[in-house]
Amino acid sequence: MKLVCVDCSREVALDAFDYQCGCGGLFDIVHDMKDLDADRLKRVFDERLSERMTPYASGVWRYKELIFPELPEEFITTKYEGNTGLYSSELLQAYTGIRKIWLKAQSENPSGSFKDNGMTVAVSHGRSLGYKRFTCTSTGNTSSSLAMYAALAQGSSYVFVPNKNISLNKVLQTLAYGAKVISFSGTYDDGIRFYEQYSKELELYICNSINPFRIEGQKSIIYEISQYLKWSLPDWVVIPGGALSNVTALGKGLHDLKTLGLIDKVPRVALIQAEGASPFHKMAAAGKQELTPEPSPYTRASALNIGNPPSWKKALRTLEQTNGVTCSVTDAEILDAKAKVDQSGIGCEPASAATVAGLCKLVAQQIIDKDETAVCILTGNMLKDTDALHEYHLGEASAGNYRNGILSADLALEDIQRLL
Ligand SMILES: Cc1ncc(COP(=O)(O)O)c(C=O)c1O
Ligand SMILES: N[C@@H](CCOP(=O)(O)O)C(=O)O
Repeated sequence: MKLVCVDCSREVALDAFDYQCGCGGLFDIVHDMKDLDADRLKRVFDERLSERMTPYASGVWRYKELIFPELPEEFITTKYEGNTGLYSSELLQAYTGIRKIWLKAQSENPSGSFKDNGMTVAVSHGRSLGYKRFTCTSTGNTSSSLAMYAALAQGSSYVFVPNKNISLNKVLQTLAYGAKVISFSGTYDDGIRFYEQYSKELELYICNSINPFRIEGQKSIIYEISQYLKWSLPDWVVIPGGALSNVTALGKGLHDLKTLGLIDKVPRVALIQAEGASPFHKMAAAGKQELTPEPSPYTRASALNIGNPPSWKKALRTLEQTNGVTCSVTDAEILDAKAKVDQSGIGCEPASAATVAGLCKLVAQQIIDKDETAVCILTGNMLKDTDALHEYHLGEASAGNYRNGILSADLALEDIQRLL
């Protein structure tokens, strides 16, 4: 394994780890995979799928050879993350108009979001370097995940969260796991600037996605989907985009699977952003190669409130390698799609539903053919934002009742019959 700068291609050995190259570029982790045999790997991964209570029962560490082979086992900090459901849904097929849809519920992770796939690797790496203090800037999911793993590792966490437009549930979860929370006025993007300046001085290990170990862990999401589907992927993978870590990891994971011969065909990637926070989509739609940051991003899907995504160059590589597309959706489209995902029995937070909303749009525009197949990555749990549930089910549109029920029927039979 080595670090390679995305901007200037400088190579750095792993023991000289840093988050950024001297030129300002982010690092990629590059593995030497030439001695890995696809059939042997498939056997090992299948054996580990049924293990219990070893680090390899984790849906991330099951793929250790492709993620962080060098890490000594004693540093692995795991909550058996991954191992999340892959569901099909006739309701969502009808809603989106596509022949076959799967939903990968990263919402079922231990802290309730896909961040756990990456965080287990980042915190384990930080521990291996001797760190005890971990940090991040966050709209709430990265911080909850970090706080959980830092507690598990008996370390401490210091997190920077914007003082508005984030979900209180996530801040409370972060606090409950014992993090010290620093609330500031600004967005995720401002938090990054703070610790870029001070983390070394304060001996803080940074757990945001500028850290390439986070990306390595998040690759496991597409490995797991492939393994569940017997190493044959759908035509499309649909993913939401904020800081663009997940689409970056998806691209890297697909590249690994193809290089190793674990899959024959690479699916196309559809990256969906919320209209109010869509700098990457705007760049791609304009055919540009330079991102213009949005200084005041706003979307009700608060996890996507990011105006200057650090990983945009890596994300562009995913699009190029997969013949990918981008699209943006309105908050209203996101919230309608979220209601459908909830009613399907799977459930998700608003940011995740951008995928289903985006799929609807791309099918309607015939960019995705209705006879194709797709998997949508559902990134966060529906209980991550109970205000969104409250607004939808008890807000103005519900006319004083629960949207799908009655607030107070005093057990009158006729009232209840109306619902049947
Ligand atoms: C629930 C949820 N979905 C989607 C995203 C966006 O993912 P990324 O920032 O990797 O683009 C985030 C935050 O990052 C998130 O918390
Ligand atoms: N929605 C995210 C934003 C942080 O992105 P990261 O990938 O850099 O950690 C959050 O949960 O904070």
